[in-house]
Amino acid sequence: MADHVLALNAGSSSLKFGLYELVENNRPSMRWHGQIESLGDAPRLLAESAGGRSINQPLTDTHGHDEAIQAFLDMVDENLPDIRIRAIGHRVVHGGPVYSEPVRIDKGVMATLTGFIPFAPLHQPFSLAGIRAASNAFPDTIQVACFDTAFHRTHPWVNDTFALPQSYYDKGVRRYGFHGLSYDYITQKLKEIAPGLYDGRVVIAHLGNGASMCAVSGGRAVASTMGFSALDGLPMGTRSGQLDPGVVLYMMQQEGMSAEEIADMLYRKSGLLGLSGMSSDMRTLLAAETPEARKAIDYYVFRIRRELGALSAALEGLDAVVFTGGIGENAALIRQRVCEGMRWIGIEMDPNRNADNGTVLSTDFSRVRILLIPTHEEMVIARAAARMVP
Ligand SMILES: Nc1ncnc2c1ncn2[C@@H]1O[C@H](COP(=O)(O)OP(=O)(O)O)[C@@H](O)[C@H]1O
Ligand SMILES: CC(=O)OP(=O)(O)O
Ligand SMILES: [Mg+2]
Repeated sequence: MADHVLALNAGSSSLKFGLYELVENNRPSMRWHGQIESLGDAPRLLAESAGGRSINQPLTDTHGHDEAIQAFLDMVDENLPDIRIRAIGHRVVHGGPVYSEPVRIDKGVMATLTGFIPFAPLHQPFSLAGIRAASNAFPDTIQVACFDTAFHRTHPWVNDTFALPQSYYDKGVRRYGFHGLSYDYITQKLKEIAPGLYDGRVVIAHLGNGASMCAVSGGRAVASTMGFSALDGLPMGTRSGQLDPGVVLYMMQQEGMSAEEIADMLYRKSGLLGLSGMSSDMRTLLAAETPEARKAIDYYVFRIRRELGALSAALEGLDAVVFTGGIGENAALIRQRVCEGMRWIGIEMDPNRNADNGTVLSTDFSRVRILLIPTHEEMVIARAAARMVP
């Protein structure tokens, strides 16, 4: 029986997973990777093995996250009888001010994580549902929580706080930052492929369905565009990104909107979807010819450039930009448009390298390196889970 670890990444509409064999020194080596997508609509399981096998099947009679996770875990249990799952790692969106490292889950940890639900009401419950389902299916297996917020705990105080009375900071109203597992993966990869840049000043743009950017200096996070919630910073598929808090007051006071209605507006009806009136999916917008789709893309690109400038200021300079996430990895036109506006800071893109989706996208003369590194959050989770295996 070969030892394995399982990594689960429960997102708002999908469940990503990776199955890793523990090879020498408990190093995780990927065997299967995939996702259950369109949860709540018409869920499908898509997976690929390291050996080139693939699965693409509907998960009928599966509704919502709980059932999908359970169906997936049952499938693992039934179809892979000759492997032993030694640990299961989970992406947990919110680790509050407490956790700066992965932690083995027990009742006390679950209670603490449940207490963070008010900080991330639309993400944290899914994370916890995944942990509960995995604990039911594999009651004797080590469960490990890996936090999106942990990587950001090195921010200096000025990037950890808001200018509110201190009592709010003490209550946990802070700039947490998210997508930390992705930033962790990219930073480690950078250390491997470009140690000089790892030591330098880098802005990583995680452009997925949720999107944020992070300033990293010498491998440590200094600032991020996401703050207290996963709403701040860049516009996203359906989230507004940075907003004047006066807008929320206006919605409440002048339009009589309830907290639920405002949350629905800011999390589910805004961003690319809100601006385009058409879609939250960048592929659809890039293919569309409508002025509204163009406006949504213009706004998206502009905000990325603006944040790139701001994060470079936080770093007191810039040595490299890394693109990652579904849009960052695949949308050459978005990368090109971001970089076009950033020549003043020393960014010079090679259009052919960019079109080819290679690793280095800058010209040989560009002062700032531009890199494309596909992210792999599940690998960071698997490494953390593997470290807990005795
Ligand atoms: N070839 C592509 N061109 C443009 N956008 C793409 C492409 N492939 C994926 N995307 C975009 O990536 C986004 C999803 O990114 P992903 O990182 O998978 O999201 P999640 O946050 O769910 O992990 C979607 O907006 C999708 O349109
Ligand atoms: C924190 C966050 O925005 O996560 P996601 O990108 O999975 O929505
Ligand atoms: Mg994501």
